[in-house]
Amino acid sequence: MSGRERGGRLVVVSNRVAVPGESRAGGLAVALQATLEEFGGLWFGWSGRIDPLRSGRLREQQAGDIRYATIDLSRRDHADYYNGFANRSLWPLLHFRMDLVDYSRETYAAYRRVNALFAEKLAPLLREDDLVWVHDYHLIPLAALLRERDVRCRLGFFLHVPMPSSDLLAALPQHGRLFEGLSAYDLVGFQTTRDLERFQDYVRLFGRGNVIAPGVLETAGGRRLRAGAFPISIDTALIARQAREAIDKASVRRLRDSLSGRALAIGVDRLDYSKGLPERFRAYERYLQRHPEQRGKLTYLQIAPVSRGDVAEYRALRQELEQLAGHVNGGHAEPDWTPMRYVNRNFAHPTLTGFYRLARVGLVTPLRDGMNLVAKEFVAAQNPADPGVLVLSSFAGAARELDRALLVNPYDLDGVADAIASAMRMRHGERVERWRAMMDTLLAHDIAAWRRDYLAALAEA
Ligand SMILES: O=P(O)(O)OC[C@H]1O[C@H](O[C@H]2O[C@H](CO)[C@@H](O)[C@H](O)[C@H]2O)[C@H](O)[C@@H](O)[C@@H]1O
Ligand SMILES: O=c1ccn([C@@H]2O[C@H](COP(=O)(O)OP(=O)(O)O)[C@@H](O)[C@H]2O)c(=O)[nH]1
Repeated sequence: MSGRERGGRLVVVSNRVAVPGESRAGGLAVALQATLEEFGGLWFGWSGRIDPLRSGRLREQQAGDIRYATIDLSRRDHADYYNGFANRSLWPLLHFRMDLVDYSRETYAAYRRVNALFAEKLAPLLREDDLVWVHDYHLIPLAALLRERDVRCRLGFFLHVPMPSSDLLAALPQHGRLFEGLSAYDLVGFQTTRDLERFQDYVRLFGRGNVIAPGVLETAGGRRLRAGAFPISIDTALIARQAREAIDKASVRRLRDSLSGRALAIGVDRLDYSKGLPERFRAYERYLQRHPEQRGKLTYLQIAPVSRGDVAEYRALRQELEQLAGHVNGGHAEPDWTPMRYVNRNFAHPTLTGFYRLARVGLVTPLRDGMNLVAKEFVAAQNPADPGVLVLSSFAGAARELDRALLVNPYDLDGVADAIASAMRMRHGERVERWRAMMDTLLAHDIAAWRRDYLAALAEA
């Protein structure tokens, strides 16, 4: 279904916008870029820029069929809305980390203020037959604020992060007003059926609403809305092709040569506590201790671009990881072998796909993750004749579809250590058989299927 066939224009709204020329890690931007490249349309959100004085300066540009309309944020709004309520209250809460939630009330006001500003700037750009697709926890109240401005077009929401259990959600002082805001959307989408079920529980137990049928909800105010699970995915065929071609890139060749014939384990994550990096580093050390027969046979490369670096918890994590990487190498390196390499740089997608393809083991062990596109990219990038093995946390949304990976509990260091060793030992036939099953799933459920399914459901909602 192309934009033209569907009739209305697609309008995507997200805090993070992949404005042309900006390269930042993050699955949401990667997936939405692919969606707009297919359909064309308008992408509205934060410009990524800080204005020293005030929020709201509108920037517009066109690239191909995509029109970008973005607004700058003031230093204060960036601090209180993005670093504050979104990333110090909602992010930890939605990743099951009540211990890290900032419960102070001030930042919630900024969160509402910036959502109101988004509504004010976006409303005049909308046409009645637009399909508006709002993304993620930064913008939960946006639909209600647009409706207050008489916006009548269809409004959909997609939550990229997990939906935790209702008891956890209820720990947030503003939970009632905040999650009630979802009822102004026509369709609310989640990554997995577990997330959907937990949301339905919340609506029943704390929202005074009803679940009429699975995926059909009635709010306390009597409004009906749809909810569903739409697992996000990747452009599987494109990544497979990029990976094949990347193997001739200089950076990929240099990595291969530097391994001196040793196997490679790779991890690629934003530097975020949800990704389970300290646990992973410790599990790798445990692997070195528990499997001395494999000593010196594997080199672990962890790519971890700095993310949300103004937030105290993220800065503390960075320090912790630097110490841990030093500890692992200090305790286990040989004059001619460093067990792990830890890199805080951001790499372009085509280069990453080449790195994935070189790896014998993909380490994706978040403590909680909405989906985790890296897990899917790792599988898509493998050489069909000699695929690597994915070690995947059961607590990533991706584990639902990639169930032929070696599934692990990221807190169970011995279990992760043994899974790495099994991946190293796994025979060719089993590697091919597991990879084929996962690759078939990813070919059938790629990014095009995700947006098609979601937009079809929104058009019908
Ligand atoms: O925009 P940032 O603050 O720099 O953070 C990057 C993105 O992180 C999160 O990504 C999520 O979306 C992915 C795609 O659906 C999913 O695979 C992953 O599990 C999620 O963590 C965040 O939800 C986005 O809003 C951010 O843009
Ligand atoms: O140096 C990097 C590190 C990551 N990524 C991309 O960032 C996305 C991360 O998405 P994921 O869903 O795994 O996690 P998120 O960061 O969104 O929580 C993936 O497409 C990665 O390929 C990238 O382009 N360069």
